[in-house]
Amino acid sequence: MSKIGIFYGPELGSVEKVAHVIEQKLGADKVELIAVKKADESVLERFDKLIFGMSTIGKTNWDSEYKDTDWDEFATCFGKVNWEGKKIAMYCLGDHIQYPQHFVDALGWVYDRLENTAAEVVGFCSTEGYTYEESEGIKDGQFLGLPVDEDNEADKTDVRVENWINRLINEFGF
Ligand SMILES: Cc1cc2nc3c(=O)[nH]c(=O)nc-3n(C[C@H](O)[C@H](O)[C@H](O)COP(=O)(O)O)c2cc1C
Repeated sequence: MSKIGIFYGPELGSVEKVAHVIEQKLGADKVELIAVKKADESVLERFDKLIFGMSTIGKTNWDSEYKDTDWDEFATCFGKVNWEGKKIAMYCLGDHIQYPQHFVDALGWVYDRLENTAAEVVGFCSTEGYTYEESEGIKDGQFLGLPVDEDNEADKTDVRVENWINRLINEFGF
């Protein structure tokens, strides 16, 4: 069975932490963790099953100190990839207390860049159990991936990831 590529960024914070939680739940032998900062289209091409992990650093709140360019840069290679037959699931870190009007917006940002490719995005999530006001990460009433709030609801991360992975096992077909 081919491995699942977990592409995550930025490094060292909560996005990386959750990448390791997913790795542990899927089994270290079944996944390969890749920091998007060190990846390009040739690395993407190696996988048919991919998990993309990101955080939301809202554009209106950007500060040069915090500005996260990992995904901005990485997404520029999306146009060079043959997405045929590839399935992608996304998870996104956010903070629903500080940023209730932009909760996990990055899900929508990455989805927009995949929408016109042949990739199939899987792993959507019900909004049930989340508190927020608005999110660009929602389409047709569902989150486009798994929202995780390590800033305020770290105690829920494990169960959220576990439930999501159980659904992904069907959607990814392994
Ligand atoms: C400057 C800044 C802006 C942020 N903007 C948002 C936002 O618009 N929406 C949101 O859901 N979370 C926002 N967050 C919260 C982060 O997404 C959250 O803390 C996340 O866990 C960070 O992941 P990391 O530790 O891997 O960088 C922001 C955080 C910072 C520091």
